[in-house]
Formats: sequence, structure tokens, C-alpha cells
Amino acid sequence: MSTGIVPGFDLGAEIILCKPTLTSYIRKTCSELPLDHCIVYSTTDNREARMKSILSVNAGSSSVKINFYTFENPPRSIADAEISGITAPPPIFKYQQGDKKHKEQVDEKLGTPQEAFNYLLKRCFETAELSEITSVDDLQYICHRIVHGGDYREAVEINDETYHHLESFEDLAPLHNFSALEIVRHCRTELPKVKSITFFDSAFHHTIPEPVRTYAINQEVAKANGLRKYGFHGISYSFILRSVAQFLKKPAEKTNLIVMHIGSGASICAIKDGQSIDTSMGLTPLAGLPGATRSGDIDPSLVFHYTNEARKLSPASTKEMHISTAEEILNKKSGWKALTGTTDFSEIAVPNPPTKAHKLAFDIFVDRILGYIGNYYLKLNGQIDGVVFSGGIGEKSALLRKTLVDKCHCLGLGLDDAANDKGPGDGETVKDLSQGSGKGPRVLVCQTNEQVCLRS
Ligand SMILES: Nc1ncnc2c1ncn2[C@@H]1O[C@H](COP(=O)(O)OP(=O)(O)O)[C@@H](O)[C@H]1O
Ligand SMILES: CC(=O)OP(=O)(O)O
Ligand SMILES: [Mg+2]
Repeated sequence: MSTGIVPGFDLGAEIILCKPTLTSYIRKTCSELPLDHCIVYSTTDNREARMKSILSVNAGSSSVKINFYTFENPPRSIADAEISGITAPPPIFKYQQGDKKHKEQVDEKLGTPQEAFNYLLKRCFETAELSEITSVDDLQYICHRIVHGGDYREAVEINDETYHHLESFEDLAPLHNFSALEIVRHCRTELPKVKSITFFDSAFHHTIPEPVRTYAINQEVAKANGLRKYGFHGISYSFILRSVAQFLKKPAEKTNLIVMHIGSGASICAIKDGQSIDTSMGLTPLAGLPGATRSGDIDPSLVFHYTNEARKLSPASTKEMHISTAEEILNKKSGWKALTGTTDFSEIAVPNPPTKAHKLAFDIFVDRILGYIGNYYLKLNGQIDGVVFSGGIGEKSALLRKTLVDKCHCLGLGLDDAANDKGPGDGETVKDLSQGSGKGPRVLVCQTNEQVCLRS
């Protein structure tokens, strides 16, 4: 923390309490000093003097992750918690605050992200160990990760207009947006005093040029229905860009990268001068690379040959969420699950795969990723600062990184095997895995964070 001296006051504390008559003088003086954190409260204002917090929510189809931050610039992380296994019970509850870690199996049925969110809030407020967060009254903002933001280029505050607009394209990412909007709906009704801000995965990709984002279909139909490439995982990509640029000591707007966000949903992005110029996901998060339960790219005609039920509504649909049988199969019943029976890539990325199907799944992933690296290397004119691995698989699978980097030898990429085997340490956001310290593109791993509620 930076500290400083306002004449007569030693600013060694994050929160300064002072007489009401002095608050405006100290606030003004603080704003003129290069201080990182400084919040000034009047001693008469006890409620205000409590540190307010920001709650950040990342609702997925099978997990809900929340983080608490202090309401200051930059926000400081207080604690995080998550419920996983919503679709594969029993649910697991975890939290972490500094060195304190806790994990338990939940006996209650938490079948929806909204139930999981309620449970998380209740537990976090009740847990004595999480003393910095005590009630919803402490919350200043709730920041929601929304995967599909349509044409929104920036985060927006939820009001009637923005909320109804988001509802209008809820069906474009039914598995992601529905869960997130359920929680937004809940916050609007149950916590009306706390402002909700929505951050979009798609916003980072608004810079993708027209020929790249346009599908070769009738443009009247395309425009009327918003049918174009949007791209996702953008909250993660902007975190990675900021972190890697800082690590390389380059301005973000001069940084060129090929970044993989490969977790249970997987995508890859070409970043030129700090802007996304292409990414593998498209109109929905189904396009591009295969994932835990997603097919990734297929010939669209396959849909009509797979089952003649394709167009019918899937039994998984509800009154609020509509999903066709084809969407259900390609999003939820494909990928690693369909090929091998497991969604856990750590069972697939092993030196001696247990079955031929596991080996095939690994080889398919390598093949598809290589195709994109080659494509993006050309689009970036060979001028790359580095190739970055992130997401659960990218951060943890030394074998996948090694296999891919060895195949990219012709692009000047090389791996330090010991650094790769070790991987990034706890709290190490970016790690260089490149061979030698010479010039040329770096091979990096970045432990990404999709809950950081900062504008890019
Ligand atoms: N050691 C490992 N090797 C390969 N894959 C791993 C390893 N550990 C975790 N994973 C994979 O990471 C994925 C989860 O990625 P993550 O980005 O954390 O989650 P999500 O995409 O659900 O947000 C899971 O599919 C899991 O199999
Ligand atoms: C966009 C997307 O696929 O998100 P996730 O990886 O969280 O499923
Ligand atoms: Mg994810």
C-alpha cells in the first residue's frame, strides 16, 4: 500500500477516520496524492465507516464461484467461495480466505445456480472465519460474469432496460446466460438496494474485424437475428493480457499474443496490439475447440444426420429456457464425455492413456489447437510476444503443453522441461516456461481469474 502525508495526518492506514468538518479537506488532498488505497470517513458516520465490499459472481452451468473484494481502487480480494457439482451431485462447498481453506460435501440439494448462489451467500455471512464480510448491507456492488453480451462493448449496470435487453438474447447461450441471469433476477428482487453490474465475456472481442466476425450467409437474415461471431472467455483474456503485458514489461496496447483458455470450455484468441483480432468460439460458445461436453466445430450438416429429433425441444428445456435436442447433444453430450466417458481431462492427458479412446481424445485436442495456432501465427504476421496457456487444462497439464510446444518448434517456440513440469506456483500469476532467456516468442502459463471485476 502506498502511504503519504496529508499535512497534519499520517496516512499509514487504509481507512482514515476523522472529524466531519475535515473529511472534504482530507479527501481532496488524498485524491491529489499518488495513493493506492485511501478511504476517508467521518467519525460520526459509523455505518459508512465499515468497509464496503464488492461481490463478484461467476455462474457456470455446473458451478457458481463468488469472490468478495473491498470497495476501493484497486479492489483487494477478501475471500472466495464456490459450489461445484451442481449437475453431478453431491455439490461441494469450498471457501478460501488467505491461508484459511475449507472444503465440504453439501447434503442439501442444490440443483440450480440460483440455489447454489443463495447457499453460498448464507454460508459466507454465517462463517465466523470470514469476518470481513458479515451481511448484505456491506455490499456496494454485485458484479456478474455474463457469457453472452450481444452488442454490448462494456460492462453495464442492470436497470429495467439493460435487464430486458439481456433477456432478449438469453437463448443465444442458453447453458451460460440462463444461469447467470437467474442470479441477476434474484438479486433484482431480493437485494434491490445493491447495484448489479454485468461484465460480458463477449465484450473483449468487439474489435474482431468484419470479415472475421461475419458468416457467409444472407446478411439481411444475419443482421436481423444477430448471427455473427461474438467470441467468449473475454474476461479471462483481458486479465491475461494485463498480467502478461506487465510480466513482459510491455504496454498492453503493444502486446501480441496467442492465448489459450482451455478448461471445461476451451477457446483460443489472437491478440494484436492488445486487441482481439480473432477467437475460436463464435455465435455461441459451442464453436471452435472441443470441450468437456462440447463438440466444438463440426460440419453443420451433421446435425441433420445425427438424429431426426434434432429440431425438437430437448427434454432439458424448461418454460424459461429453450434448448433444441441438437443443441443439447452438441453442448452437453459430446466432447471428452462422449469420446471417453469422463469430463476430467486429467484422466485423458496421461503418458499411458487407459484406453484408445482416451488417446484419441488427447490427439483430437492437440490437432484442433495446432490448427488455430498456425492460423493465428499467420494472422499476427509471425510477430508474437508469446504463446500463453491458461484455464484448468492449460495451467495444469504439463503433458499437453509439452506436446503442443514440441509441435510448434518451427515457429521458434521451445520449452524448459523442468519449468514446464513444475508449472506455476501458488500465487504465481504468470510463469515463463521458455527455453533459454534469449529473444523470440515466450511460452508462458497464466493462472487466470474470471472473477476480477475490473474494466479492461
Ligand atoms: N492436471 C490436470 N491435467 C489436465 N486437465 C486438468 C488437470 N486438472 C484439472 N484439469 C481440467 O481442467 C478443467 C477445469 O478447468 P477450469 O478452467 O478450472 O474450469 P471451468 O472451465 O469449468 O471454469 C477440467 O476439465 C479438468 O479436467
Ligand atoms: C464461454 C465458456 O465456454 O465458458 P466456460 O468455460 O465457463 O464454460
Ligand atoms: Mg470456465
